[in-house]
Amino acid sequence: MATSPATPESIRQALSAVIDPEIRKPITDLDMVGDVSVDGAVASVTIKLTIVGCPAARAIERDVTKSVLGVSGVDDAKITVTVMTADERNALIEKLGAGKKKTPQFGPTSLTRIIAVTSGKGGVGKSTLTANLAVELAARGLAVGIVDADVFGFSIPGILGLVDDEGNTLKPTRVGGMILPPVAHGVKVISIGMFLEGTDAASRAVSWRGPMLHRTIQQFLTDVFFGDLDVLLLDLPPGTGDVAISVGQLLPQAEVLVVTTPQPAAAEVAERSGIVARQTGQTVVGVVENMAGVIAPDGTLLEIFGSGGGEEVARRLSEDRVGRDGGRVVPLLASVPLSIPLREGGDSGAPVVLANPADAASVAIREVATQLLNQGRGLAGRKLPFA
Ligand SMILES: Nc1ncnc2c1ncn2[C@@H]1O[C@H](COP(=O)(O)OP(=O)(O)OP(=O)(O)O)[C@@H](O)[C@H]1O
Repeated sequence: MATSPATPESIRQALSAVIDPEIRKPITDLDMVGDVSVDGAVASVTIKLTIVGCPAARAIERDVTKSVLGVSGVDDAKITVTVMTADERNALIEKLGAGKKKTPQFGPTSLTRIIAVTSGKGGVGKSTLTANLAVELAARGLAVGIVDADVFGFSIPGILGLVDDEGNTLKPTRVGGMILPPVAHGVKVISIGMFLEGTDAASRAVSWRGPMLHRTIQQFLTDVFFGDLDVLLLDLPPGTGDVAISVGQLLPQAEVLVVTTPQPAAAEVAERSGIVARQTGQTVVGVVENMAGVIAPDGTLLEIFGSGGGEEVARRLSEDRVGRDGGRVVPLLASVPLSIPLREGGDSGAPVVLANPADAASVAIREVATQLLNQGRGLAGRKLPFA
């Protein structure tokens, strides 16, 4: 049977399945498809990128070619890649709603679930868990973003592989005043590390004070185009400093996840980060214990960092009477064991939940994700959209 000839309409229809990797919408909805014509079995398509040197250009061209060649009656695809005019770009920004007044995207009536991940002290694996949890939630089909607000130890881009061959953190694309967060493993990521120049320790050391930090977090929540997210995770710096307080003020509806190690001695300092969150009106949704014991090859349990710390923090926060949700039961969501694959995945940008799903750490992180989703979103600090 002879195939019916392709038409510009059938080509446009096929192109509606091509998603812009950064904006995460069909390129046809973004007015990125210019002229489309068909001459016999040859289809010609013009694609208009948002900016010159768009890092997603290759991926878009590849996906466009593939979908055009998939149209019945097309044997050859001629793709011309151009760039939008300033007017076209402004129209797109307007269309995406990013050109409007500068109000934070995650206001009190936002449907996005916001979970701030905090810890009493540094190095307990907060960033590693945040990144893996985000990837796991994205793998379950949720639209997920991360704000890496750990200004003093931003590590999310590295853990998720958002670095080039020289180890430089990838920069977000800017379209007009809009910042498009890079996407890794299905997660939109913005990090303070993406806005610093240079790779040497001195030029990357951030010693900003409160007001500057507050403005930066505010800008992340205002100018970064996340689109509609189901979940936004925030990686906070350890402790109870300026950023935790800014996040509490900017996102009072945020829920807080406390990460601690198994040493009971670390419990008090971890508890404090939960208490500060409550004082700003946020709800503590649970505790995750990280670096828990591992089974050695001879079958013995090695508890390098002791045991019981997670239970202890959960117990203390459940008894704590401070703040709006004070006294509510705070569960220990999971205990994540020490794991070489988890650490290696963080070093190489291949999160363990994807790279090694059978690893005990992956199993525990999936448990955290399941429990959080089962809990549903709390309504504390949230304005319900009723008149
Ligand atoms: N369960 C674990 N098993 C083995 N290594 C781990 C585990 N969790 C984290 N690590 C490793 O510990 C180091 C510190 O982790 P990470 O950077 O996530 O900590 P953090 O709490 O975010 O620190 P900071 O707040 O100071 O940035 C990393 O090298 C990470 O790979």
